Amino acid sequence: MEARAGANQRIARISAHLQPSNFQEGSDVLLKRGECRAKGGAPGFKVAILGAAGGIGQSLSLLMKMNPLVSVLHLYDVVNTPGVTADVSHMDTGAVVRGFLGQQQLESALTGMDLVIIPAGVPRKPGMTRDDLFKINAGIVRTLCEGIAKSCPNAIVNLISNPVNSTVAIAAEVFKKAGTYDPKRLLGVTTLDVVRANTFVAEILGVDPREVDVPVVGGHAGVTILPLLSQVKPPSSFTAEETEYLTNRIQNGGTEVVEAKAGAGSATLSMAYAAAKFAGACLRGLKGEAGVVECAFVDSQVTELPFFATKVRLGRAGAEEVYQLGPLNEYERIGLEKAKRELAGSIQKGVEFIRK
Ligand SMILES: NC(=O)c1ccc[n+]([C@@H]2O[C@H](COP(=O)([O-])OP(=O)(O)OC[C@H]3O[C@@H](n4cnc5c(N)ncnc54)[C@H](O)[C@@H]3O)[C@@H](O)[C@H]2O)c1
Ligand SMILES: O=C(O)C[C@H](O)C(=O)O
Repeated sequence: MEARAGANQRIARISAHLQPSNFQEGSDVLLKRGECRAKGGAPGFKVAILGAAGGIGQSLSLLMKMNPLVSVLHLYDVVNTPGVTADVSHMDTGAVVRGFLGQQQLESALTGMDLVIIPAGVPRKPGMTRDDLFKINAGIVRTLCEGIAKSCPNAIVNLISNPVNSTVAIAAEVFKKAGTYDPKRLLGVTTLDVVRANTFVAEILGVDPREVDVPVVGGHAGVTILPLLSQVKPPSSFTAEETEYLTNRIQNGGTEVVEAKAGAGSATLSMAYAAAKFAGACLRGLKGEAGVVECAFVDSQVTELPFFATKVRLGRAGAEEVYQLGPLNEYERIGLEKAKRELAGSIQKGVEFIRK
């Protein structure tokens, strides 16, 4: 009799939390629901996704909920998080899911996080460059990074919002201003360039893409995306025509998707896959796994520029080691000079946005 009363009480409490009318801007209904489930949650890292209701954010939320290293998953957006959170929270994996809606809940979304992934912001339409997104996305990234500096200054940050070549500099300036900047913990996500490069090179070589590793350095826009085909693993040689075709296709992979989607946005599914792969590598590094190496756009002394993408070794402190470029051929040396010229302006634009 008593046991039944206890069970009824538990059911009544959960049902009340699930009423959609209870999840309003400023409410913490799903936060309470998450806490309710946390009792049975798995040990692991706390991860927040900012922009979780978007094209990338939704698939990324699904993939992070599947990662066994995640114990708590916070989904934050300015719209639609109740639905996404309810949906993802039904997956029978270990991570406890909590939803946060609107800026009043940013602080709760971020407090205690080990890793924050940011796919918030507008995507391109055909005819636009990534830099055309600066006007809107720069302000979004600034606000979110101010929240991180305040609520989880020690978190690793994976920045996806475009233009990455500028938004990473914006984030760094915000953290410097707040006195929380640690260059090892801020990583611009360029994994999609590597994922594309592996796929396109594998097509040419006629092998499984999982067997291919192409370092992609520089940045994440047009000519700043520089695949080092001379360093492909397994060692492979390409004709001049193949090198030209592959470099162009990798540099324009984003535009290929934007045009195919014809106004409905940019890469979301392959990007969510790439972001989950990169975030998973960051978590393995945080856990202390040895030899975790990925390309990322980070604070760097590899060139004269303050930020540059190369391979980095991920560890407990974030990007613990930034690798040098290695030997380049003539084609890559020319590409590097072009990439650096464009990158310098994009980085400076981000710095000035905060310092102005
Ligand atoms: N780094 C990369 O390789 C890469 C790849 C693909 C896309 N992107 C970029 O990622 C971003 C998101 O792309 P998408 O296709 O998911 O766009 P989307 O429009 O589908 O989703 C963006 C989400 O961000 C949310 N958002 C807007 N302002 C916000 C704020 N202040 N706080 C929190 N959330 C906010 C929106 O509500 C929306 O849900 C774009 O800037 C895009 O260019 C980067
Ligand atoms: O191309 C875009 O605008 C999105 C993203 O940067 C990509 O490379 O797919």
